[in-house]
Order: sequence, then structure tokens, then C-alpha cells
Amino acid sequence: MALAHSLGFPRIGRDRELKKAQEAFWKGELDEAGLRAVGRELRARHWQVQKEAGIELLPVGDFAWYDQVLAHSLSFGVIPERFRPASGKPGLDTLFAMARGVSGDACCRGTHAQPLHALELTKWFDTNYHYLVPEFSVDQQFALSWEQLFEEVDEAHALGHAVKPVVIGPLTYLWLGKLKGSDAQGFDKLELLERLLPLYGQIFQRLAGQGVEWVQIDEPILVLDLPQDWKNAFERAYNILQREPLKKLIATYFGGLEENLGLAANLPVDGLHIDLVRAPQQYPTILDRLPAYKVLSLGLVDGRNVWRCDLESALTVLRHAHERLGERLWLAPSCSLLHSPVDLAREEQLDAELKSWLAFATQKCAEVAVLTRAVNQPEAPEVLAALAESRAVQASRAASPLIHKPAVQARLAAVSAADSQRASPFAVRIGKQRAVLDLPPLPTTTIGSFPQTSAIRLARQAFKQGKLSLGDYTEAMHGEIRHAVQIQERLGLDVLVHGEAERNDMVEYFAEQLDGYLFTRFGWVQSYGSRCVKPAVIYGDLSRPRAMTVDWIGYAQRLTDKVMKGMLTGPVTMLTWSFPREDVGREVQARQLALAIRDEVLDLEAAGIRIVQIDEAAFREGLPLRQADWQGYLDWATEAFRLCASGVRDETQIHTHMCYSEFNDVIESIAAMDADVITIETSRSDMELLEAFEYPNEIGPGVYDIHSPRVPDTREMVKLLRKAARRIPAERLWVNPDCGLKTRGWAETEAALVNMVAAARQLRKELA
Ligand SMILES: Nc1nc2c(c(=O)[nH]1)N[C@@H](CNc1ccc(C(=O)N[C@@H](CCC(=O)N[C@@H](CCC(=O)N[C@@H](CCC(=O)O)C(=O)O)C(=O)O)C(=O)O)cc1)CN2
Ligand code: MET
Ligand SMILES: [Zn+2]
Repeated sequence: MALAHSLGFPRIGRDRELKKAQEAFWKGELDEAGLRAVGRELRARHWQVQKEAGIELLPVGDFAWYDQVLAHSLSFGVIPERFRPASGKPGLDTLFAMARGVSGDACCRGTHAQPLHALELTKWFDTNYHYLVPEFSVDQQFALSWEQLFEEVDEAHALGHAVKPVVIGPLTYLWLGKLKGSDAQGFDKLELLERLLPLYGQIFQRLAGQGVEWVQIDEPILVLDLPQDWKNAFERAYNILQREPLKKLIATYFGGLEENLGLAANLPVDGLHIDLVRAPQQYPTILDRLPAYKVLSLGLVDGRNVWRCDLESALTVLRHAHERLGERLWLAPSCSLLHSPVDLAREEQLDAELKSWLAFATQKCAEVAVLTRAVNQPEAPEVLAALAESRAVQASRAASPLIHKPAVQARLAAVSAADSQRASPFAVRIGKQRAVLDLPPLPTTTIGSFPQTSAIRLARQAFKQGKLSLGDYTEAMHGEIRHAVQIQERLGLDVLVHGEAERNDMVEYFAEQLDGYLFTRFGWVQSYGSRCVKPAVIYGDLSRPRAMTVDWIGYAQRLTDKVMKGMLTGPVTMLTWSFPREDVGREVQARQLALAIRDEVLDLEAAGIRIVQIDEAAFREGLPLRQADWQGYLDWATEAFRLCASGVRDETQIHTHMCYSEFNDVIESIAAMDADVITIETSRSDMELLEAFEYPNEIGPGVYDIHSPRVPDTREMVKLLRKAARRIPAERLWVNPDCGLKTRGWAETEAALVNMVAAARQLRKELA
């Protein structure tokens, strides 16, 4: 009998209970016992949901406070010196301090006099999930320091569940971390492996003692281009771990194993999970290479997108696999369902036809279960019914007039190379722009959003529920814009923004106004910590029926004599942070989006807006995991940006913004986007990025981290600016935070910006 399992379920809860509880805890409105109770209820509910859907072996360890990589750091005692509690034993306050940083004054229980920087936050492979980067020291010691996994296993057992604990494997964990400290230069973090492995031994022994049979060890780095010493380390590590108890399933996802396939297949463990959604081509080879004793888990239900599984085509693979593997065949979603919204059943207002094409995490578990049933009992009536339904859905989608729009396709076909080229080169444009804009050296600005207060969100909620009229909602948002403009004038910022109060999210806001997108009411997915996004779904050809931002930004510009920067989201980011179509390529969807945004840029210019920022925060994230696929992506991604940015006059200054990115791999392409100014994230990594950042146009390296409530002081920002000015000529430098301020409160925002403006003024003096 084949077996249905799951690699992980979303932890946020269908009503984002975890988000709400954590935020209440941080505000002091919920105590620790209350917070823990919410976690326990969510785990119990999620196991139950998966079990009812037909999943036989349930994951434990997919629940985490804030982030699952952070939970591993606590487990292993990877707690940087600055966060180490006096008692020696880390608690939830330690965990949240590592995640969020601590202000010098408003610090946790008064134990720290100094402000503490949070761990670095970065994206999890090519997803919109962000993890906290483990910080290693050269003399790093590891010690089991966190009981959560064991407690949760007991909890699941007490509820009568058959479970499979999930851990991040030792190689992936080390790969994700960073060495810190002055002695780190020249030290290879792989040298920490020998010290780390005994911890896995201890964990496996404890789990075995609790009656666990299988453990899932996630090693997604096996789908990356790995250096030879890392490949060797895989063999070494798992040869050592072989001695330990428990059956081990190594899980790989987000891509194909390719040249690591032989390595992965032959590791001395008991099973291997592969992603057949992202990399279907690896299926036949893996069958030939897998030792006869091993379980093979096939990920045929897409954990990264919301389309219903084509059961019929999944079954052709499965029937074959079942013949070869029999009991050794397992089925699962392609990856953890962390990246899927929770439950489609809640979307009562969705168009019935569109809804019938979709599946969220709960439905995906049922798909895995029905596929398993279909190989175990092919004639079961429910199997036949599910197959018939799946065939009907596929047919309805293929033929639907909702998808194909001849006018959009014709416009795309008519695009020429000249459409993606500014009229003059940067050297010419910048002179004209400086004449029009009349800005001081080191101009100060922000990235776009100001605090999304609960008053703003409640007003929008009331408006969406029909309890607030359009007129009253507009007036409320105008009030927010006036407030933002007044504050920026008072702070003495040079280039103002309207603050994005009217936007629920920088992607969803535009998606709601474009044809070809559908959006959900409850389709939340965790992005980082307590923050969630509700990715919209691209189901058909995309177009812009009318202007989307001109009224708001025009209103803001009329309030001030200063330059008002218009704010848009770029095509690559719109695509990357949405659930895309799969019947046409990503590049087609990006170009359709580019044309829609191009029209918006031109409308803003016509309305008198002199600077337009087109955010491409997800540009790096869209980069394929394998280097062989990079150039193809970079070509169409840069072209899409240029297509939306190149319609304007020389005098109109185009900005772009990117955050959290390892840019060095893509720096040439970023330059090829030819934005006049780029603002980037650099502060958490101490301007390290600028070492290699040869950007030919103007650049605003972020001088403070907006993900932490900590208020940066002027001195530290001056230091960062001096460092930046050593790398980049001052006449090309801008001064700005790392990213938008929507997640911050007003008090800390104003305090931080006062200091930032003071830092810019000081640097102007120093450099004059
Ligand atoms: N899509 C996307 N990806 C991104 C980013 C981004 O901005 N967007 N930024 C980077 C970091 N990721 C982030 C992701 C989310 C948030 C964020 O602030 N999310 C908000 C939700 C934003 C939103 O959609 N808000 C809606 C709905 C708000 C809401 O919860 N309303 C309440 C009612 C009001 C209330 O009680 O506050 C409800 O419906 O129950 C709105 O403003 O309209 C949150 O989790 O809190 C920030 C950064 C990388 N990836
Ligand atoms: N303009 C956007 C903002 O300020 C850019 C955010 S990038 C994640 O929020
Ligand atoms: Zn950003």
C-alpha cells in the first residue's frame, strides 16, 4: 500500500490566529500562557484537518514561533552572544528578541542597556517566505537548548496521531547561516559540521525514545548547484548519522536534483522525497538510481501554486511508480504547504468557475490522499468520482473564454525593441533631471509606505464590507495623505511620498485593479514573522482598464511644493508575488504586466509627477535556483522593467527599489534595468553589499533596518553613510531607510527619520 504524508502545513491558522496572538503578546495584551495556548490549539486543529483529509503520517515541527529556522537555532544553542540570557536558558523572549531586535530604551524587561540588532532576515530559496539567518562564530559550540520539538511530539501522540517529526538537515542549516565576527575571514563554516552532527544524534535518540519511527530531514540545498566540498560533506554527515536510530526520509524540493541525483539517491538513509512539480523530468532517472530498500516519496501536488492538481496526469506517473515500488511508494505535496493559503472552502464570494480550478492547503492534502487511494484501490467509487471531476475541471479551464484576450495578445505582439529603451543615456538624462528637481546633495527620501495603522485597516475593512461609503473612505485616506505630507515637510525630507495608505499590499492593490487577476478574501500566506500576504492569482491575459494611482498621488502632489514621488510595483514583483498561470510562461505574464504599468507611469507623468518609483523588490527572488537558468530569466526580467519604465521623457526620473537581496549575482542585470536611481537594503549587513555593487547610476543604500522597532541613532547612520561614501561618489548617493515603513508605528518612524535627516545633513557638511 502506498502511503499519504505531508511535508508541513501552514501554521498561521485560517484566520491568522498565530499572527494575531503573537502581535498581542508583543504589545503586552496577551500573556505567555495565552500565546502558548493559541499555538497548541492551532497544532491540534492542523493535525486534525490533515488527518480528516486522508493524510496518514502527520508532520510535527512545522509549527514555529516566528520562523522555523530560528527554532532550529534555538534548538542547537546558536544564540549570538548579545542575546544570551543571564540564566543560560533561552525563553520565548530570547527568541523574539533575536527575531525583532531590542531598543536600548524600550528593551525587554529592562535587562539590556544597549540596543540589540535582530538577526538578518532573508528569503527562503525562491519563495516569498523569509527566515532568520543563523549567526555562527568561529568558536561556535552547539548544545541542545530548546524542547519544543519533543513537547510537540508528545502533544501529537497524546492526541492519538501517527507523526513524523520534521527537521532541517545539518547541511541545509549550515548553508543558510552566516559566520560573524572579526576572525570569520577565511574560516569555512563547513568546518562546524563535525560539531553540529552530535546534536542531530541527540535529537534522533530523544525522538526514538518517544516512540517515533520516521523523521523527515529537509535538505532542499540538494536542488542547488553545490560546491564539491558540500557534496562530500553530505556523504560524510549521513554516514555518521546512519548510526543513529529512526528511519530517515530526506526531503528535497523547489527543483530537481540534477547532478546531485546520484548523491541524494545513495545517501545511507531510508527514503527520499523529490519534487515532481518543479522537476518532473527527474522521475525516470530516480527509479533507476534508487537502492531497492528505499522509500521514494513523490511530490506531485503543487505546494507552491493554487491550481487544482490534474489527477489524471499525476496518476500516469503514480501507477508506473506503484508497479515498481509497491509499498515503498509515498505521496506528498511537492514541498511544505507553508507556501499555500489554508482553506479554499472559506472563499464563498469567489466566482464558481474560477473557484473550481483552485486548491489550497486543506484541499491539497485531500488531493494527495485521493491519489494514494487511486493507486491502492483504483476502483473505489470515490476515486472514480474524483477523477471524473478532475477531468471536467481541466476541460473547463482549457476552453474558458475568461483566459484568452485577443486585444492583450495583439498589443504584446506589436511591442518593438525601441519601446524598452529610454530616449537618452543616463549621463544626458541626469543633467536634465537635476535641473528640474533642484535637490540638495545626498537627497533624503523614504521607500514609499508610512505606517499602516489599525485605523487605516479598519477603515478599509469597513469600506470593503459596505459599512463606509466610497466618499468617506476616500476622505479618510486623504486625511492620512495630508498627515504624511505634513510630517515629511516638518522632518525636512527632500523627496516626499504619499504614504500608500490606500494600499492593502503593494501587489494585491494593483492586482485588484487589473483584469485577468482574481483575489481571495482569506488566502493568507506567511511572509515573515507575524506578517502575511494574500497573493492574487493570475488566471488570464492581463490588462489595465483605468488609471490606478493617479488620483491619490496627484492629490498628494497638490499638497506640497516639494517633489512628490509616484509609487508603483514593477512587473517582475507583481508576477513573483502572485500565483502565476501555468498555461503560458512567466515572461509572457511579465510583459503583459509591464504594458499595464507603462500606461500608469505615463499617466503619472502627464499628471505632473516628476519622479516615479517602480518597485522591483522581488527581482532577485525571481532568479532561478540553478545558474544554468539565470540568463534566460534575467533577459526577460530586465526587458519587462525597461518596457514599463522607458516611455517617459528624459526629465522624468525613474527610481526602483529592491530589498533583502543578495545582489552580487545579478548586478549587471540591475544596471541594465537602467533606472536613474536605485534604493536597496544594506543596513542589516553593514553596507557589505556595496563592496561589489558597481551601479553606474544613482543609489540609495538603506541606512536603517525597518523590520525592527528599534530607533537607529544619528551616529550609526552617519557611520554607514561614511562607509557608503567611500564606495560610491557622494554626488550619486541618496539617503533612505532599507524599505517601506508600513509595519512600523508613527512614533518610532518619526524618531528614526529625524535622526536620518540629521545624519544626511552632517554628511553634507563633512563632504562639502
Ligand atoms: N506581497 C508582498 N510581499 C512582500 C512584501 C510586501 O510588502 N508585499 N514585503 C516584503 C516583506 N514582507 C511583508 C509581507 C507582509 C507585510 C504586511 O504588512 N502584511 C500585513 C497585511 C497587509 C494587508 O494585506 N492588509 C490588508 C488587510 C488588513 C487586515 O488584516 N484587516 C483586518 C481588519 C483590520 C485590523 O484589525 O487591523 C482583517 O481583515 O481582519 C489591508 O490593509 O486592508 C500583515 O501581515 O499584517 C509586510 C511585509 C517581502 N515580501
Ligand atoms: N513602496 C513599497 C513600500 O514602501 C516598497 C516595499 S518593498 C517590499 O512599502
Ligand atoms: Zn522593500
